[in-house]
Amino acid sequence: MSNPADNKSLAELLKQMALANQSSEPAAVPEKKLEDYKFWKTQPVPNFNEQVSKEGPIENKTVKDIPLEPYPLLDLFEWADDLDLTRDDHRDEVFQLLYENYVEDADSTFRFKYTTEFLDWALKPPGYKKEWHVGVRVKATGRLIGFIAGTPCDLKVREQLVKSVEINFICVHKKLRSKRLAPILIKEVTRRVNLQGIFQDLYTAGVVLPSPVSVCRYNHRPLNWSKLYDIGFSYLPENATKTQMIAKYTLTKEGKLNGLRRAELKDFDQIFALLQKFQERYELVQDFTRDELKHWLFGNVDLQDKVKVIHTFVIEDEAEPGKITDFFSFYLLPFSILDNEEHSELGCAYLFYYATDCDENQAALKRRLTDLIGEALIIAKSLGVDVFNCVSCQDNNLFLQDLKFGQGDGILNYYLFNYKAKAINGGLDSQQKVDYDTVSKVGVVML
Ligand SMILES: CCCCCCCCCCCCCC(=O)SCCNC(=O)CCNC(=O)[C@H](O)C(C)(C)COP(=O)(O)OP(=O)(O)OC[C@H]1O[C@@H](n2cnc3c(N)ncnc32)[C@H](O)[C@@H]1OP(=O)(O)O
Repeated sequence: MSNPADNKSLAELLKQMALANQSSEPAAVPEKKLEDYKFWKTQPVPNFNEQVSKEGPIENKTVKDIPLEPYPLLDLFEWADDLDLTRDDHRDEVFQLLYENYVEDADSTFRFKYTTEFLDWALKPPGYKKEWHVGVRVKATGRLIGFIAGTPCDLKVREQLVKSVEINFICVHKKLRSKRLAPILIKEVTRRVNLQGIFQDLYTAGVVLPSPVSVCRYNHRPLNWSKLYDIGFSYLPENATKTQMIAKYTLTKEGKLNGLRRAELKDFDQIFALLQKFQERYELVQDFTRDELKHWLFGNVDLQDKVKVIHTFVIEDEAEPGKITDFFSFYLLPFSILDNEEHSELGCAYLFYYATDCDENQAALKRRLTDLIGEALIIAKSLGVDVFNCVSCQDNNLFLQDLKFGQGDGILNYYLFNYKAKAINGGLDSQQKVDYDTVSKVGVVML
């Protein structure tokens, strides 16, 4: 989209709420210095603008160095050591905490509509550890007021394989903010991960911390402009009419690509091979095991399409039946809309992994990806999605403009814990705007 202003309010909303993970602050120009970060200056993270000559761990510890006892909490609180996300009641507690506190919407008008299916998919990939779902309860009432989650996530940083986890979903109850609970949650999850012999971590945040290895920007493609307008997400640019806006974002009912169908488990080997090959172009990728990728792309295959979280599609070569040439995937995480008589839910899709065997040249790749993700938009629309989001990672910059994605205000900073690496291109220019003439070197997609 050439003029992103027409869905600025949507971008702002997603920035504020959608991932509680975004911020409009420019990440490259930190307002604070490392010394100003009372907690982070004590952690093995690189300084801002540090020149990295040799990539690798910052400190070297072994399991023997790690305390066996949990970090002490104020007497009011206790670690939720029983937290077990296979239990419905415990999943409900995490759901409640996130539902009420993860989202930062001043008017409490919009809330993440986490489902059991979403939490299962996001928090319980193969090899997940119950003890990496770290909770804090109020001793007197048993109420869960803090949470942070680690999930297995080995990485490849340039040529180096890095045994690692991903940390996400840190949340402290609104009434208990600014009381330094977050650093304790972080230290405790670090301790528990370290005890398994893992000393590195990938995480993303909207806030600027010392020190991002990469920075990406959010992009939003309205699929149901009139609904976004009705609920105050999108506004009407001065020189346009509603009809023009609706027309601008109207998609064809059918895509262009032959051989498109939902991915099936029998396609998995080819999908795995395609992704591995395609991701060789990036400098930061997740080093998936087969089971992990199966989980992330298929989730629970028995679920009905309506409640599926992750949707994966393939292109089967018509000339060579059974041969998969491309795949793409996206996940759904809707919002509840409160206090609106007409609309109760906002459907949001997030682009996930994709790959193609098209490797002729950049122009052909651009055409192919535009067609592929164009199909994703049409399918998402048919599933009731109102807005389709992605960041400037992978090769997304190649199709954003042609597919009418608007550049959002939200920035996503990528961090590596206890690992120094040279900066990795997140697809932005020096002003942190999407650079449509280049592609990022970030291949990993974060929830
Ligand atoms: C090897 C294994 C390693 C594993 C761990 C690796 C690291 C993982 C790191 C976690 C990756 C998580 C990825 C995601 O989940 S990103 C999603 C973040 N979650 C939300 O935005 C939900 C709504 N917000 C909240 O629940 C609270 O505001 C949170 C919990 C975010 C902070 O609570 P609170 O507002 O009550 O503050 P405090 O007084 O307790 O603590 C203040 C300290 O916390 C630093 N802070 C603030 N926000 C973040 C943030 N998003 N990542 C890291 N640090 C953050 C802040 O700079 C300050 O430190 P310093 O400035 O003094 O130094």
